[in-house]
Order: sequence, then structure tokens, then C-alpha cells
Amino acid sequence: MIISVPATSANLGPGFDTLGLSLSLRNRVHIQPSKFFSVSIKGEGANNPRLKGNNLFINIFNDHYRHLTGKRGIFRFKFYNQIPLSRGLGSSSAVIVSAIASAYSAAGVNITKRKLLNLALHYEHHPDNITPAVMGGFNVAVVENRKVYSQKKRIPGYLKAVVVIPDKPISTAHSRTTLPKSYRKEDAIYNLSHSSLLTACFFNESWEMLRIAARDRFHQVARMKNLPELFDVQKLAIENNVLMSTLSGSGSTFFNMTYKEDAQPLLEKFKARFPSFRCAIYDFDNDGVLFRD
Ligand SMILES: Nc1ncnc2c1ncn2[C@@H]1O[C@H](COP(=O)(O)OP(=O)(O)O)[C@@H](O)[C@H]1O
Ligand SMILES: N[C@@H](CCOP(=O)(O)O)C(=O)O
Repeated sequence: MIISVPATSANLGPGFDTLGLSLSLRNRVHIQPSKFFSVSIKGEGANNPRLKGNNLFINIFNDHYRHLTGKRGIFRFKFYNQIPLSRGLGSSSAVIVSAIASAYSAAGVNITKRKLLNLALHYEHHPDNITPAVMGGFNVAVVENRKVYSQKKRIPGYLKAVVVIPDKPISTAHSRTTLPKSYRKEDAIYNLSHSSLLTACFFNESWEMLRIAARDRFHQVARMKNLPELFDVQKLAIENNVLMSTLSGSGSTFFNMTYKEDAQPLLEKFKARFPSFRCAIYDFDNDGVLFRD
């Protein structure tokens, strides 16, 4: 069986811990019962020895497989990773979601996407990556009584993501400890209003108004100061009239959204200006996690 999960870009500016969307960049895992436990990794993380052993995926998979079957299965895991680790593209969420989905698939037990999402919440308490990773598309997600309540909007194919991925890993968990412990009332209202407007822009497909809506006062500036080139990335993007330009999750990736015809010219400007950064164009994903036997 093969499970695949998309990368995600969370926060989207003002929607801290709430808004997120998925990209056509996926981690795939192929699992087979075997006489011996083995892990092979191709792509992102292939040269990371820590991932060959008791990594996040294996630990979560074993927990759920044992809970479902009462036994510890022995499997061969083949990972094909496209999502760079610790770059703000939801690699941890992709692993959490794929591990739970894989355990249910290996145990021969069906699981709804809604249940999968609520199980993933146990491992990552902010729902803005796990929700689009499960559901696909643009999502608004809140948590009440340890459950995720979310709404999804499919993203049209005439929009593209143009991402700039610096060669600087950022630990999300550490990054969150560096954010302010409290905010001024006017800044809270600013983010609340802009996050609400951004959500309405996605649902009404009012793309031009995203240039106003996708502004933040909660987290971006504090995080971008750790890699000041990101201010130049955002400046170049805005000068080129992108629909939105936001720090992807906790960073270091910068996420930009354009109309299809504007993506390649912007990509070429990014590549020329930031030769040491990885730059790419991705379609948006609207499927989320996929199960295939
Ligand atoms: N493909 C993977 N296999 C196993 N663990 C992974 C994988 N990708 C990410 N992780 C785990 O998630 C951590 C990165 O999570 P995080 O700091 O939230 O970064 P991101 O911004 O990519 O979500 C890694 O240090 C590792 O523990
Ligand atoms: N809301 C979270 C999002 C983290 O996204 P990631 O892709 O960096 O894990 C935060 O801002 O901490």
C-alpha cells in the first residue's frame, strides 16, 4: 500500500495557527509486511541518519498499529520524500498524517479523514498544517474540546505557488518559543480582521483583495529577523504584484501566490536575485492525504 501526503503552507500571514493550504509536493510511503524491519529513504532526509531508526513516523505508526491489532507488525518502509524538513512546508504534519493513515491501512481498518485529522491533533496541537495535509485545498481550522472544526475551499488551477526555500532549517517548536507572550489589543484586532478577510477572499475567489488581507502583526517580522534576506524576498514579490507573499509556517520558506501567467517571470527574478536559495513553482493540491493499495 502507498500513502501520500502533501506539503502545506500554514498561517498565510495573519491566520496564525488557523489558516493553511496544501501544495502539489508530496511525501509517499510504501509499506510491505516483511520478515525484517527495514527503512529506506529517497529524496528529502535520505542522508539524515536520525530518520533511519526510531523516527517520528515509525513511532507513531507502531503506536497505532499496535492499538489496532494488539501486535507489533514487522514491515519494510520505503519513503519517497519531496517535502524539505524544517523549512515551513509542514514536513512534521505530513509525517504525522501519513504514519496514522499507514497504520490503519496496514491493519486493514478504514478511517475517515475527519477521524484521521482528530488523531493527528494529538501530535501537533495547531491545526493549520494537519488540516490541509488531510483535506487538501485552503482550510480554516479551529480546535474545540480536542477536536478540529474546519472548512475547506478548493483552489483553482489558474493560481500557482512560487516558493523561495532558503538553506536554513527552522525548528517550529523552537520558533514558537521565541514569539511574544502577549499582544496589544489593536494588533489582535488587526490579525483577527485580516485573517477573516483573507478567508472570505478565498471562499469568494476575490484574489486581488488578498494583497491587503495577507498582512500580519503576530509572528512574521519576529521570525524573518532570523533570516533578514526574507524581507528582500517579500519586497521583490510585492514589487511584482503578487496576490500574497507570506512566511510559510514558521519558515524559512517564503510562500507567494500568483496567477499562472505571472509565476515563471517571478521565479526567474527570484532565482537571479537569490541564487543560493531553492526556488520553485508548485500547483496547489486539493486532495490531501491519498490511500492507494
Ligand atoms: N520525512 C520525515 N521522516 C521522519 N521525520 C520527519 C520527516 N520530516 C520531518 N520529520 C520530523 O519533523 C521535524 C521537523 O518538524 P518542524 O520543525 O515542524 O518542521 P516543518 O516546518 O517542516 O514542519 C524533523 O526534525 C523530524 O523530527
Ligand atoms: N502555526 C504554526 C505553523 C507551523 O508550520 P510549519 O510548516 O513551520 O511546521 C507556527 O507558526 O508555528
